[in-house]
Amino acid sequence: MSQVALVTGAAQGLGLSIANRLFAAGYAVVITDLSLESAQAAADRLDPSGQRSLALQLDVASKADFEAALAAVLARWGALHVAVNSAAMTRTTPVMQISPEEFDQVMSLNTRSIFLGCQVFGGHMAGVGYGRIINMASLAGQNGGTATGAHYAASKGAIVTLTKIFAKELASAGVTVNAIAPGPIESPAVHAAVPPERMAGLLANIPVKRLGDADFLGDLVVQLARPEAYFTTGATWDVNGGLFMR
Ligand SMILES: NC(=O)c1ccc[n+]([C@@H]2O[C@H](COP(=O)([O-])OP(=O)(O)OC[C@H]3O[C@@H](n4cnc5c(N)ncnc54)[C@H](O)[C@@H]3O)[C@@H](O)[C@H]2O)c1
Ligand SMILES: CC(C)C1=CC=C(C(=O)O)[C@@H](O)[C@H]1O
Repeated sequence: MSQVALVTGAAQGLGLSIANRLFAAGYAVVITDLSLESAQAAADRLDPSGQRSLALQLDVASKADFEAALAAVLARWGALHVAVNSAAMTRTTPVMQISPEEFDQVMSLNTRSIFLGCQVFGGHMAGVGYGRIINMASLAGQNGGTATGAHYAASKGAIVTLTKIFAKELASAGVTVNAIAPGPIESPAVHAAVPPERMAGLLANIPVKRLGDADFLGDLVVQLARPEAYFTTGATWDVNGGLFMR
């Protein structure tokens, strides 16, 4: 039987690219997103037969949705080997103008969703003695960049810390937990944030002078998801064209 991988926020963008690469690598892929229709449309394009895919509604703000998604995956395939926590929201409000409500909204969606994904999926994986969790952080969380919002950056920095905490907690149970921290990747989100007339300026600031490649991120997820990747855990993998170096 194929191993089973679930991706949150997989109806579009990087989550979709990651789901595509996992599918190409032979996984049965669970495409989840806020709306079932968009998740189903993505799954239908990926796997018209539906034999190796499942679309589910999963609002990452809801612990009940995580639990229901896990139950649905176990009912269909009896296992969940890989979870990719990719869903997030971006806000670009300048830091001095962010309201308490907006701060809470971004933090709770972006950071609490990682906490919930690691707790619910990681708890199941620890119970069966195997699992791979990959959390989408960001360059913004590494360098404190504010182009995408201070609350966004802080929420992504917290993901790096949560990744270490869950990695320590779950390591002896055979579950690894890693994060990926991308800089600007060729994706709808970057083009939405950067109009064509500002793209040259963005590229000029990137040491390698190009956007990152979404399929490469997907292939990195595939590598981290392998059983052989048991020795990397608690790590944050920078993929940022040289915009931040440790
Ligand atoms: N695009 C980039 O260059 C870039 C760079 C660094 C980090 N990231 C991170 O990569 C991940 C994916 O980014 P993207 O650019 O593909 O974003 P995107 O906005 O294109 O896609 C996000 C997806 O998450 C879904 N989503 C939003 N709220 C949700 C919720 N409450 N529950 C479930 N799903 C929800 C959306 O419907 C959408 O399908 C995010 O964590 C983002 O922070 C992206
Ligand atoms: C718009 C561009 C500068 C950008 C888009 C998305 C990001 C993210 O973290 O989601 C940022 O890192 C940033 O590179």
